Amino acid sequence: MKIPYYYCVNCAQAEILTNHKVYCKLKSQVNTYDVGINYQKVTECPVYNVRIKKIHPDAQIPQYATNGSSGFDFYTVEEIVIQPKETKLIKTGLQIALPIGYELQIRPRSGLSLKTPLRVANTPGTVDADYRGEICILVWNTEDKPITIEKGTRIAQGVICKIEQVNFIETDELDDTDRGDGGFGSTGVK
Ligand SMILES: O=c1ccn([C@H]2C[C@H](O)[C@@H](COP(=O)(O)OP(=O)(O)OP(=O)(O)O)O2)c(=O)[nH]1
Repeated sequence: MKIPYYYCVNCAQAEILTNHKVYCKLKSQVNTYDVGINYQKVTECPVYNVRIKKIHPDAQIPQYATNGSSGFDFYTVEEIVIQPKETKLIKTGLQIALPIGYELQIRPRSGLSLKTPLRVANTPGTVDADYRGEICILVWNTEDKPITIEKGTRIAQGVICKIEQVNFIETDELDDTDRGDGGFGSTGVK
């Protein structure tokens, strides 16, 4: 059976009012909702508020471009020159306080990787929940000439992910598996 799902057109927040209206908790505004036969009804806000701080006047607070976006873009706050083959730490002008149990992954934007010789050097970069320094992007110029990156360039994207910490128990024996120590192409390369 298909159940109607009422969703905020901006951000999937859902507190249903009347007359096809929904209160968006994230943006504190009333929006109109669509009804789709494939959607499930939700009554709770599935999105957490996360504190983020600008430490540069031109820093930009990240935004999800669409309801279904996994990531949000980070912008450069100044013009940067990266020398040939150099890896440079690029500032975003932002600090974040993630809830424990989450991490921020820094990932490349596919367009930048396809159309420029710039690469995120440590993909995915890890921003720990307890990190309070500036979020920075490690960018590698793979080319033999310097590259100038304009201020306001969308240099990488961030994805917030749930993580687990585990309790490591030291042992002399591990359980057997079919794979055993096979890896690195042990099942073939095609
Ligand atoms: O792309 C990145 C990667 C890391 N960081 C910040 C946030 C992260 O929490 C901290 C430490 O990163 P990581 O654990 O990857 O670095 P490390 O080399 O292990 O350093 P540390 O000894 O400080 O943990 O640096 C960024 O801003 N951008």
